[in-house]
Amino acid sequence: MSTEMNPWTSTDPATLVDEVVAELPEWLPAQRWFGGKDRKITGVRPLRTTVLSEADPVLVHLVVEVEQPDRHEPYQLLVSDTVDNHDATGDPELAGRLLDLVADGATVDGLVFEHEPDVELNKGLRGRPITAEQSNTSLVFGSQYILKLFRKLTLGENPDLVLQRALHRVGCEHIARPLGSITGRLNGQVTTVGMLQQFLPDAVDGWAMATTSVRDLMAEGDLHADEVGGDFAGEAQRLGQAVATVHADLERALGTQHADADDIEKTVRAMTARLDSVVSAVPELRPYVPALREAFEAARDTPGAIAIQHIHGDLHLGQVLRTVHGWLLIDFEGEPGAPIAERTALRSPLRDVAGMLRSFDYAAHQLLVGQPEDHQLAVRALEWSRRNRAAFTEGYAEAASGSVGDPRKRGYLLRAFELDKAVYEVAYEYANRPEWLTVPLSSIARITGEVKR
Ligand SMILES: Nc1ncnc2c1ncn2[C@@H]1O[C@H](COP(=O)(O)OP(=O)(O)O)[C@@H](O)[C@H]1O
Ligand SMILES: O=P(O)(O)O[C@H]1O[C@H](CO)[C@@H](O[C@H]2O[C@H](CO)[C@@H](O)[C@H](O)[C@H]2O)[C@H](O)[C@H]1O
Repeated sequence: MSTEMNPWTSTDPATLVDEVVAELPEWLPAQRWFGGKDRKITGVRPLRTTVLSEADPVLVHLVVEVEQPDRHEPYQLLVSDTVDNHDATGDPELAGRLLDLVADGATVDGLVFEHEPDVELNKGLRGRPITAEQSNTSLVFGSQYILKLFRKLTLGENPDLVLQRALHRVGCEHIARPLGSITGRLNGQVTTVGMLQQFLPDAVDGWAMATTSVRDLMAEGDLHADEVGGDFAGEAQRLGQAVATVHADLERALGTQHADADDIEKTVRAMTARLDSVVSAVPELRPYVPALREAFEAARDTPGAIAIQHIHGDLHLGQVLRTVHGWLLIDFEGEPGAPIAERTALRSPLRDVAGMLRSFDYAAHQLLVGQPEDHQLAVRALEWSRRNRAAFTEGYAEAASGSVGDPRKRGYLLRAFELDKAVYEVAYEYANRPEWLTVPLSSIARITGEVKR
């Protein structure tokens, strides 16, 4: 990037940080990964500054606290005097320095760059940011490594790293191998700021595959889902098997417990509380409130013991990658908006099953968003969704060797979790993609309609 365009007058790290911080209130809201776009920024202050290079060019790892009326949250940045937009993650050479530090196992002013035991990394690779719509920033090095820099920092070890390390230890075949990490102390706690993993260059994400299959079906007005070339049911079944295997691996690695009456009560209360909070912001949800409450209450009637363990927490088709060797799960961070205590709590694996079932419904219906009503296409969408949801659940039941068993035998609980996820999606779409709000709303109408019958 040309230095002529560079507005920074500084050539020393401290002045650069002052200049950058002064501009952040204006710059942050325009970033995809910034989670506080709905509120005004009242202040930004540096929390932790680590000078990775003093000069030629200056490179600084910066953690700032972003102050908003009801919250103070830490965000991570990488800044240099050679880039004009505050963000050195877009510069391949500078990004490459992070990889080299991880490869060297370096510690710079308390910022610890580590590779996993038995891992030797290649140095000197350039890093390019991936273009996906993301909550964080991921840099790809050659076709070998991917480094995720968590943007909004969660104090403590990030569940993404903790869970994938645990899975790797028990030989899980459905994750990308963890290769390294970057950690620093924040408010006295060792906090994960980056995670390096094996990059799968041949990977295609499940959302892209599923929506291509739906498009094929829509283009063939007279054929059924099982008659079109792009039928996804075989993949959906294998995906179900992969998810069940990951749950069994998480159970092996980190254990399981039985939920007691108190846990179930808390779960029901949390689902109801989320409903109350979302309905106050999105009045379109109001007609479904009685049926939703009833479905949440019915979760108490689930027969038999309910197993709880560590789970993925935000599983959907965009979080699974199909490689030549099978399906992988990525991004074990949980729902980006949820508090860390909720994201790290032991929960029923059926929540992940419910998340994926919701995703099949999304994939089926997203092509109809904003289109004139077409009965034929609506029937096709429902058919695709039912076929693939059934195949996924079948695959899950086949491979469920842990304490979860066959999700189809847990109808009340699964329905409650699916509706709870749909309520979350209503809030998510309202805040991020209002034109998609109809997708979860129409699912809620359909599922609660089925409950009444
Ligand atoms: N190991 C990997 N190999 C190939 N692509 C990956 C890998 N990990 C992530 N990706 C790509 O990066 C995208 C974002 O990754 P993700 O972990 O979901 O980030 P975020 O937490 O920012 O949502 C994924 O949708 C996928 O396309
Ligand atoms: O991938 P993230 O961890 O950022 O998850 C958030 O964004 C997702 C959208 O990208 C959102 O997922 C919803 O839309 C998906 C299609 O784009 C669909 O596959 C999911 O089923 C649906 O929930 C996710 O809820 C949100 O947490």
